[in-house]
Amino acid sequence: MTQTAWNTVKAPHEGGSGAAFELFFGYPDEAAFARTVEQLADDHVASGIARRDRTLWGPAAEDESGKRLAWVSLSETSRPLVDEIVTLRAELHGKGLTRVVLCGMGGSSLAPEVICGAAGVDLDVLDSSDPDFVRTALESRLAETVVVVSSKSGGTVETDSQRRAFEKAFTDAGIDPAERIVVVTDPGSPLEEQSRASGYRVFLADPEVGGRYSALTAFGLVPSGLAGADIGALLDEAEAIRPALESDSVDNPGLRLGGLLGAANRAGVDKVVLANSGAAYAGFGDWAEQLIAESTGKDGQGILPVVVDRLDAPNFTPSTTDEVLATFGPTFVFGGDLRPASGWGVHVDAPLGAQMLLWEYATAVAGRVIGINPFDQPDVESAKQAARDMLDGGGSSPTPLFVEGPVTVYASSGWLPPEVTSVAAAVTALLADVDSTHGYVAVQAYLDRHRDAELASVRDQLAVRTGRPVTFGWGPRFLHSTGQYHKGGPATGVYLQVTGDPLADLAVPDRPFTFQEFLTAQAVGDGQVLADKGRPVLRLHVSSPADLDAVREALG
Ligand SMILES: O=P(O)(O)OC[C@H]1O[C@H](O)[C@H](O)[C@@H](O)[C@@H]1O
Repeated sequence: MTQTAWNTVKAPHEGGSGAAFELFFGYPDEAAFARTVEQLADDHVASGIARRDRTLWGPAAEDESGKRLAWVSLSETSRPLVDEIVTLRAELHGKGLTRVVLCGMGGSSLAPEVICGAAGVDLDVLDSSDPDFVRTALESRLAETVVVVSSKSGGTVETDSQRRAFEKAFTDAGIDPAERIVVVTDPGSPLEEQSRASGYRVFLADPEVGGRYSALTAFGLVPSGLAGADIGALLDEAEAIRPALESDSVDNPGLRLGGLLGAANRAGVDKVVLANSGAAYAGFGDWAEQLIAESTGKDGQGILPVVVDRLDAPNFTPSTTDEVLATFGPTFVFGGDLRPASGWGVHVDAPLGAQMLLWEYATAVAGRVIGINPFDQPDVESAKQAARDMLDGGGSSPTPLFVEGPVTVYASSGWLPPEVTSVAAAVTALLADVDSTHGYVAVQAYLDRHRDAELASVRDQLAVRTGRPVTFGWGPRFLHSTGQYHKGGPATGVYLQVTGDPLADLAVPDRPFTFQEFLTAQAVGDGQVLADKGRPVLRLHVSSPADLDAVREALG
């Protein structure tokens, strides 16, 4: 096992001060790490990010970075929102509206999910086009429900479909949607226009912040504040770490974390396994996953986040030599038997607002070290286009290879031997394609992530079976997160899609497709884009949610 040197940088935890943070860095090659961080400090990268210097990622990135850096000062600029949101919450509570549903994808829902989880307040996140999932959200406590519809672009089809479904449900129940729908969007988006015409309450976000950096904008704050999280404290936590993040010093935690991820990546360690070590904000891994995957996974390069649910989950313990191990939370766990096999590791303990700003800085810094533009997502659109083509009847419907019991099997061409006629053998053939030094498996389940939650245990099963990094994403949620990396990052993955017939389909009001048709188009469309890029794709389709056991058995 590679020897790891550990070193720390910290502002002490004193009486719960928002400024507190503590980071441990582990690296096998101290000289390479130190050189990277010194160079970043010498190049004034930290102060450059703080003053929104668009040139830090090279000329090709300047157009995008020039309009994507306002996140650096949100702890200050978002402050006026706090009172407005708190007042609206009181108003809604006064009317008995105590359940908050959030319709939104990717950067428009992942931050509020973590913030509310950390605060212990309820927020129903609807980030799916699965008809059973949508129906459940529509049918629970409608009389007490306020719906936040969040979309930066205002054009995301999932969010638009969810909005339509809620408008219909309210109208059918004799409720005026204008009393229940709150919108968060960018100025001038089609959603702003429609919402104003419908009389909805609209919060406009800062358009110079990209979706995955928008945790501390109206996108993070409106749903979280309406649900009851202390959003003022969140901004305080971010504000307290700002001076450290803006200093051109080798002790800057953002330069060190970003430098570590970048230096490891340049040394061929291109995955980061994220685990909670006792933090109250359990969903942080999913938020950081989008930030890192969409920011770095492009041009055939990038860092693949692998989110695990416990410290003894395979991929974390034991780990592989192409993984950085990262923990967030109060407990430092490395040492003894628990060491990164690659030698690269990091532990970050800080309050949630500080963690968020720190990882945003670090991701932008890692982008510079790796040599990519951390603010665009060039491959996300291809899957959306393929789904639109399918819905318009322009995409070809795939032909199944064979059916075994409740499972219908589809595969992209060129990798599955023709003699394979069982689900288990098809899975074995897919896994045989995983490269033993850099390969990974991505499981992508287009199902109801609450009802079918147990399926996520196949991540561990496959990690044990292959000894390789395994990610698990719920479709279409992951399309707005790791989807960019899978299509734009290194071609080292194999892809296992799981789809299924719903208990009942649901119409998308005033659109020519149903939720299930849309979900299927998304799975088939993304599978097609992956296949066109030469990635092996296997799709297992079950005829009912009750038959998912057959899939779990085949993967075990
Ligand atoms: O907020 P929206 O415009 O609806 O976008 C939601 C998501 O859409 C795309 O998938 C982008 O790649 C994500 O970065 C974004 O968070």
